[in-house]
Amino acid sequence: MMWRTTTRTVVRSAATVAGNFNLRRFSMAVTTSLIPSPCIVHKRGADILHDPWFNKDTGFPLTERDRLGLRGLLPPRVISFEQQYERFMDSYRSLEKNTAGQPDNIVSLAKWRILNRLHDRNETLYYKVLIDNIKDFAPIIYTPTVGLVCQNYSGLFRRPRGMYFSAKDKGEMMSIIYNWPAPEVDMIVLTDGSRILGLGDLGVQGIGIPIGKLDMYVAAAGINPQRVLPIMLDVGTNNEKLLEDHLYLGLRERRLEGEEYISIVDELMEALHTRWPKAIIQFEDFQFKWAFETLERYRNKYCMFNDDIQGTAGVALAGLLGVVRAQGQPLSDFVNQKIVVVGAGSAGLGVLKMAYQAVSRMTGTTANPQFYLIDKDGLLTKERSGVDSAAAPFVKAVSEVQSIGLREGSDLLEVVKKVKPHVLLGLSGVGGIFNEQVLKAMRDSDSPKPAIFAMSNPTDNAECTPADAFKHAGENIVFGSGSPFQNVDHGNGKVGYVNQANNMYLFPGIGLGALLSGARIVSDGMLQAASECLASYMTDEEIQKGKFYPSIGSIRSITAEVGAAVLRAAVVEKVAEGRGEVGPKELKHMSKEETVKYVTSNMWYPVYSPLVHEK
Ligand SMILES: NC(=O)c1ccc[n+]([C@@H]2O[C@H](COP(=O)([O-])OP(=O)(O)OC[C@H]3O[C@@H](n4cnc5c(N)ncnc54)[C@H](O)[C@@H]3O)[C@@H](O)[C@H]2O)c1
Ligand SMILES: O=C(O)C[C@H](O)C(=O)O
Ligand SMILES: [Mg+2]
Repeated sequence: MMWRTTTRTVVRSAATVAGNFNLRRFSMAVTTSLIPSPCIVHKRGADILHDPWFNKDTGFPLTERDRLGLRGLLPPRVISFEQQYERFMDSYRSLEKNTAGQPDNIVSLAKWRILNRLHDRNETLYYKVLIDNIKDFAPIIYTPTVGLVCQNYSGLFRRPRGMYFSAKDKGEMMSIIYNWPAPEVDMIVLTDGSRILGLGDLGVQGIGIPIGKLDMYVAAAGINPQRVLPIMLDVGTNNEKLLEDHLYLGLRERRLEGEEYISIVDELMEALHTRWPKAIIQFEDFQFKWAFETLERYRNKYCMFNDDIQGTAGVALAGLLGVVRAQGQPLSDFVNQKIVVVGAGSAGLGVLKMAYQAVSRMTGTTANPQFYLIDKDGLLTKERSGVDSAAAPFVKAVSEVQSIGLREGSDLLEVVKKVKPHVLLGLSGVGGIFNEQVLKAMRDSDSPKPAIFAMSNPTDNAECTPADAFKHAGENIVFGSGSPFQNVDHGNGKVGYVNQANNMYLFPGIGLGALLSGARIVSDGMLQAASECLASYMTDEEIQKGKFYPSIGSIRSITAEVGAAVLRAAVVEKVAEGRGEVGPKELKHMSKEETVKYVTSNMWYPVYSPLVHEK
């Protein structure tokens, strides 16, 4: 698929704004970087029909049928893109009708199948359908259904998507990487399948997550789908059920550990960087012990980030700042918020790290905010032995918790009762852990608008449902969940609003901003800029209604803003090397508005491109 932005559009958008950089050079540069090569497909006949990148099905115009050897291979009538779209949506609606009343899992998987079949046939139409119906389809291609798909992957597998590297490929990854058919890759999402959502170790079946994340990259950030690459690094699994399943598609061996593990990730990273030095690599759903270690190991060497640690942190911080605004307080009041974080893993610690950084910026000191951390063994204090170094900065002194009647290991209910937090934030992966008693205890929160974030995925792993949260904690709470839920009708004419507190609001913009800036690395400043951008996106009126995140329908527009903020931060932090002919100097001279336009104009949009030169 070719980039579709036209020269005219870009020149106009660049020319409408004053800037002291060379507008002509900028517009030329944008144009050339958008059209990598004349889009003349080398394949012919049935090979084109079987290639979802180029296939237009019945939409092939007669000239293309003629010149690409397609005559006789398609029914004679040419159907427009719009008609194809309508036809697909009609079959989707029929499927919805025909499966009405069946169990949710069956319906969701049926919807996933019909979408996946379209993807495997015709990517352009697939992304058109996805982008235009993102609210309805995100829950199918992303959380929660993607979790179900991963759990059933070996049975659902029809065609491979992305690349699979295994422990058996050691020493050969540098040559295997050249088996990928696309010459250019912009975005890579990599997993080892060891912590898929809250579902645990799913081994090779975890490939569904990079696929879903990259679908969101195409939908939200307008990354060209021919330039994305989902990767599964299969280093075995410790999931007994999968090890015993003779139909399991991954290595039926226990996970590699220690040096053996890290050397294989090193090799893959080197191979990726060698072939695509400017690609952005997103680490996704790695178990705790490797998530932090790989982040520290690679973050200053490659342009990579860990979405669960860093993307989640930015989204959560934006929500936490929204909570302060909802209370009618200035943002500086964030330092006085009492926050209980349940889950001391990649995500929980990422959130705390960013929240501490925000407090330090606000107070100008190494502050000791009232943030409490709970893991499976209860409240974490300095008395706990074997605390991971990533958690150590956030554990409380015993004397401090004793002063409010708590101790090392106090349970969640006790902590909520004694702390009376403004915010209760779950990233534990444990469904229902915010039970009736815990939620009722939130009624005594010191906040006029207590906040409950049940951020674990997928749906069954959420710490509580919004219905229970509003019922037990009160209608005045504000609520966010990682997976989508319906708003709650209180039955008195009022509705409890459900935010989707999910890293999907940031990772596409982080990746896009890093890509277009040609960033060497993803710096803390770029991540902070992303979070601040998301936090300031919502109006006071929306915040007062308990809305902290944009609706998913506007995910492209928020992603453009976030991408621009990230790009500008990369320039300020001097890590931007530019992309194509738009060098760091041109980037530096773009105003804020120009940057947003530049980012937007670089987004891919699904339309059929000509596959032959027009005469
Ligand atoms: N909404 C989002 O954007 C988002 C982003 C990242 C992760 N998540 C979700 O967060 C969850 C955790 O992810 P992670 O990467 O941090 O996992 P992790 O395995 O690194 O950490 C899980 C943590 O939960 C703790 N825990 C387990 N049982 C507990 C219990 N009964 N009480 C209190 N704590 C308990 C563990 O001790 C551990 O500290 C997953 O369900 C994931 O889907 C959501
Ligand atoms: O995948 C998601 O929906 C969010 C997050 O990355 C997670 O691991 O749960
Ligand atoms: Mg994740």
